[in-house]
Amino acid sequence: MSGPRPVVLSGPSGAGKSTLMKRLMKEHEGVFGFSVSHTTRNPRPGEEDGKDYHFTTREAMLEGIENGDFIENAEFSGNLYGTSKAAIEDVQAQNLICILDVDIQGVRRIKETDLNPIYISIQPPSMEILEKRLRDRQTETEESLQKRLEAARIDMELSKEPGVFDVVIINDDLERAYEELKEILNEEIKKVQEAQS
Ligand SMILES: Nc1ncnc2c1ncn2[C@@H]1O[C@H](COP(=O)(O)OP(=O)(O)OP(=O)(O)O)[C@@H](O)[C@H]1O
Ligand SMILES: Nc1nc2c(ncn2[C@@H]2O[C@H](COP(=O)(O)O)[C@@H](O)[C@H]2O)c(=O)[nH]1
Repeated sequence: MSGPRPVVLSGPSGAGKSTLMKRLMKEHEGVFGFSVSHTTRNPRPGEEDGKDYHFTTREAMLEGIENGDFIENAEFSGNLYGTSKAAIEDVQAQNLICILDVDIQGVRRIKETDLNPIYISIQPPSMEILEKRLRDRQTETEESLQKRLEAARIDMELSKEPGVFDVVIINDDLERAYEELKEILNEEIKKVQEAQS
């Protein structure tokens, strides 16, 4: 695979990955491209098919996995999620920095590929704050919230293992976390901007 080095953003559901990523993409228009994942979960209000996710059925997704269309896939909180080869190729064909938002299982699978991304974990300051953010977001049922909190406990432990992530950002104060993220990606951003000028 060619083009600038991709970026994997991972971390517990509700830690703030999408918030940070959307801001980064808005501030650096024409630099980043989002790898649009497939999922079998239902769209949330405001989410667009083909932009936030490719919303699909379990049957169709299993068929795609069987065909070898995905570089990684995982079951998360009762739904399937996966990164298609096409999602990455679409971004890399435009010479943009490809951003992938995947869970810890996805991180493990991507490490077995030749993608060679920068691995960044976005972590909440505490479980209590994470739970509050997820509840306030009002996107989950009590059941899915509990599943996400359980997955978060595992994620928070695994992210401490040396060598899994290049950087771990604690998203306490949003401004500070965002500045830290920009700083890490500064070199890659500059490379893309210079290539475009
Ligand atoms: N630093 C912060 N301080 C307070 N609230 C925050 C902060 N960062 C994000 N939030 C809020 O927390 C909620 C969860 O953030 P977000 O949806 O970006 O998380 P996520 O990691 O992308 O979750 P998921 O993996 O489920 O998509 C959102 O309502 C967001 O506005
Ligand atoms: N392994 C993968 N994980 C993914 C992918 N796309 C998203 N995710 C992760 O799923 C959870 C839940 O996301 P949500 O949008 O339902 O809140 C979160 O941790 C994402 O990072 C993927 O393609 N592969």
